[in-house]
Amino acid sequence: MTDTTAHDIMIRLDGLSKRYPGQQRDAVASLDLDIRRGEIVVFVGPSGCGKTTTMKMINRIIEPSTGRILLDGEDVTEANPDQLRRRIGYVIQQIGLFPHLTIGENIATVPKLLGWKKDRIAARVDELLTTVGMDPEEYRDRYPKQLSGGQQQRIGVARALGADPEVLLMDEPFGAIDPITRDRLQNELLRLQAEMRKTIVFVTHDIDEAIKLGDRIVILQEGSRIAQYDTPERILTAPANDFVRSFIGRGASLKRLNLTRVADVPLREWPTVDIDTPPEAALEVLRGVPESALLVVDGAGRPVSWLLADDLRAPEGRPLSALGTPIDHTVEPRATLSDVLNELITARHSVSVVLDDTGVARGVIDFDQINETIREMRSVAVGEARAGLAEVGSGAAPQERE
Ligand SMILES: Nc1ncnc2c1ncn2[C@@H]1O[C@H](COP(=O)(O)OP(=O)(O)OP(=O)(O)O)[C@@H](O)[C@H]1O
Repeated sequence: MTDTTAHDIMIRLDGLSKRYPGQQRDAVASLDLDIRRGEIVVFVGPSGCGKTTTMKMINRIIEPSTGRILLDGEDVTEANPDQLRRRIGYVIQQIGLFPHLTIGENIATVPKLLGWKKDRIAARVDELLTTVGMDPEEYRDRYPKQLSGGQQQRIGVARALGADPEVLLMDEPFGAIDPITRDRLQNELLRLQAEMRKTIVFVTHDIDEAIKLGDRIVILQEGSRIAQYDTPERILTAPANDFVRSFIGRGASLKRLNLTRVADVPLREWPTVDIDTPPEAALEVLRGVPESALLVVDGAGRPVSWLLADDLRAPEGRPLSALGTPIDHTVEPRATLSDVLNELITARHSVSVVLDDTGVARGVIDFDQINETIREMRSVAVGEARAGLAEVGSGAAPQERE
């Protein structure tokens, strides 16, 4: 079913089911899922589909009715839950900080349980506060209610990381947080993960959050049935069925643009002239190219202005620096195509100048390239899915249509 070796799989759910007492139906019905080491896998699905139940079975807060859970190759279905939870950090929406303990004591919970020495715990608390971007001096002795919601959520993450667990379970951790703070916390999680490379299972209702954070996304239907398990790119470009399509909602192409960065796209070259060029010579250059404008650059290659034929017809002795329209926007290689599209929609020109880190113009990007990229992503995704490369436990074969 997969080209991954057993060693790559950190969590394996094998026929995992849960029926709550007195219920007619399984909340989770025979779920098979492999989660690779070091990846963020996001569970997304409608309310009641079994996301939280699945998550809580992984750390055995809820006991499965049938099936097995393997952690790093070891069957932990019958393991001691307390020991298991030391290997698995858990972050939830309501944060669950102990109100009567200080921030430092909250973060120290698991290391204390593990019997670490005082000095080691104190050093770890300060290290974790720093990791989540909070000054230890300022925050370690405060109580949870003396922090903002976003700060409390950071402490929730720090506490879950206390004993350096192999796995982090995060159940809608940013659900109750305002959109700006949520965006910041998402970015912080991605930055942290770039260093930590933990195996993270993340639950959300929000497909945009899933696309932003997930190395892979599991789209779940009722009973935790997998509608599709795939990369964000492939979910957006080749949804497996109508359920996935409706879950993504309208605007799949726009969401896709968030996944591609300018650096990933071949840039278009644009005719440039140096700012010291005499206007007559610039007009000659313009006549010799198919483009309707020239890009004026300074001595270092930094973009200065756009120059149209009209600007050059009657220069009346003025140098290039006094002609044309100043460049009103530029993009960096790290910008997403979604950022570029935003720029293009609001800008006066239909191309954006791409700068490198030193501010030098490296080329331009325009609507056509964005279009072309979307088409390519789509054909690659559909081709891969058809070739059966959909890797770890993916769902049904994607169909080629939006
Ligand atoms: N303790 C319980 N007893 C009986 N049924 C339960 C219990 N907990 C959850 N359920 C049911 O199991 C199903 C799955 O619930 P679960 O909380 O796992 O879903 P979810 O996908 O996490 O939902 P949400 O997104 O709303 O949090 C639901 O139908 C729910 O009503």
